[in-house]
Parts: sequence; C-alpha cells; structure tokens
Amino acid sequence: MTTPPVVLTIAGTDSGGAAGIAADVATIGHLGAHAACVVTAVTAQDTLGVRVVHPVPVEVVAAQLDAVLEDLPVAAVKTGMLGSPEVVELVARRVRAAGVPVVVDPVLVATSGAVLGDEAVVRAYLAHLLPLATVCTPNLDEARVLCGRRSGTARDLASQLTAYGPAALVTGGDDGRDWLAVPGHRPVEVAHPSVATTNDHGTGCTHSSALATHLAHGLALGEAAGLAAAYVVDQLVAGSGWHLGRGRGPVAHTVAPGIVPVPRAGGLGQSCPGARYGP
Ligand SMILES: Nc1ncnc2c1ncn2[C@@H]1O[C@H](COP(=O)(O)OP(=O)(O)O)[C@@H](O)[C@H]1O
Ligand SMILES: Cc1ncc(COP(=O)(O)O)c(N)n1
Repeated sequence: MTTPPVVLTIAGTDSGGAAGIAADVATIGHLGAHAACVVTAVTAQDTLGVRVVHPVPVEVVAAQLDAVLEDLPVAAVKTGMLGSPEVVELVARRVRAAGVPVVVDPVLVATSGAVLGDEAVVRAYLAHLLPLATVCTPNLDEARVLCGRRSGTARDLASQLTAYGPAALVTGGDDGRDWLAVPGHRPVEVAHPSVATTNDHGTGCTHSSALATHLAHGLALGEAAGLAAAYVVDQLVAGSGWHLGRGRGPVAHTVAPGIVPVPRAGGLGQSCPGARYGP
C-alpha cells in the first residue's frame, strides 16, 4: 500500500455532520489522502441552522497546529471556518512556514444565513491569509464581502480577488456557475452540471477539501478544480433523494470518486499523468 499524502483541514465542527470538519475528513479520505484536522470552533448545528458557536481558545488551536506540523508530512492545507482575526493570523503564520499548497475557503456565511465571520475576520483574511494562499474559494456572497461590493458577477469578483495574491475560484455565481481566475490571466469557467437538490449543506467544505486533496496529489490547479467540481456533483446526485433532517440535508460522501489520483512526487503546477480512472 502506498502511503497517502496528508491534507490538513483547519475548520469548525458541525454537530449535524454535514459541513465543516465532518465534510472535510470524509472528502479527503474518499479522495485517497489522510486527513489531519485542527478544530477552530465547535458549533451546535443541524440542517436548519447554527444554534451556538463556541470558539476554541487560540492557544489550543496553536497547540493542535504544532502537533500536526511538527510530526506529519503535510502536503496541502485547507482552511474553513476560522472565526476570529487572531486565529486567521495564527494560521497564516503557521502555513507560511509549511510551504505547501493552501486552499482558503473564507467561511463567512453558512447556507442557513448564519454569520460565521465578522468584519474583523474579513480584514484579517485580506491582510494575512489571502496573500499566501494558492487559491481562495469564496461563494458569491463571501466574494462580495471580501471585495467590499454589494454586487458583481462571480467572474469579475474572481478577477478582483487575485489582486490580493492568490488564484480565486468564486462558486455559485449566476446560474450556479463557478469562475477561476489566476493572477495575470483571464478568468475561466469551471463548468459542471447543476443538480436539482435541497441536500446541499456542506458543498463549500466538500469542494474546497476536494480541491486541496487533488493539489496534494500533485495535480495542476485547473485540473484539480475540474475534478473537485465533478466530485461535488457526484455526491449531490447521490444524496438528492435522502430525507435527513427538516432543513437542507447533507451532501453525500458515498459514491466512489470517478478519479482517484495515484500519489506522485511533484507539486503544484505539475499535472498528474498517473491519474487512475475508478470503477
Ligand atoms: N445544486 C448544485 N449542483 C451542482 N453543483 C453545485 C450545486 N450547489 C453547489 N454546487 C457546487 O458546489 C461547490 C461549492 O459551492 P457553493 O455551494 O457555492 O459553496 P458554499 O457551500 O460555500 O455556499 C461549487 O463547485 C458549486 O458549483
Ligand atoms: C462549521 C461550519 N463550517 C462551514 C460551514 C459552511 O457550510 P455551508 O455553506 O454548506 O453551510 C458551516 N455551516 N459550518
């Protein structure tokens, strides 16, 4: 058995098991990597909404980061809900030193509308974390908040966000389309089918974790983005008939991924000619 790459997720928990760390660990394992997880906040949450947010003390987040980064060969990092400017700054310091691909999912608003990051968190993202990210993956609302705009298309916002340093993949734009902008290049659409379902709680976490896992396997960003979108679509189709909870049900993590890349030496920017096509 080949040793899998390690993907570190830094995020909050969702007691309903749909979003946050639960979605991240399921996705990373499903796509053939080992998930290390640093918890930033505990939420009491279900399919209807977020009831309570309990932040983990910053020194406990730091201790978790040190434990993982001093022992495991982390190949990529994904950040989700960070919750406070202090945690954003801490994460920025630690992941800069790690020198691996970093996917920043700037979780600010939950599907249910709950605010999971305030203005101070937004300022910290812009000043500290986006400049060292490989790619950020805000949804349309989060992209507008980060850009300080009330409107704007996913394509334009993705382009604007590259000014902060990273590539930007803005999801859920007009007609549900996703746009990827790489600094110095025109934005391109990451095309994928739209799935009719209300079981979409956790799509953003699943998507950014899939992207980080494909980068950890050594895929180039464009290729990783296409595979991440396809993975979400497969799981949405799988869970579309589920009846779990009274609100927006969880995205599934049950269908074997179409492509599980074979771990290879190499890094970001190299394609993965050894990609293996699944059953
Ligand atoms: N109904 C859907 N059909 C197909 N893809 C979807 C659907 N809903 C979300 N996605 C995809 O899931 C990924 C995460 O996007 P999004 O749902 O916008 O994130 P968030 O959970 O942060 O709002 C994107 O690639 C988006 O296009
Ligand atoms: C702990 C945590 N992290 C992230 C999200 C966002 O996920 P979604 O946009 O699907 O509600 C969430 N609801 N809870």
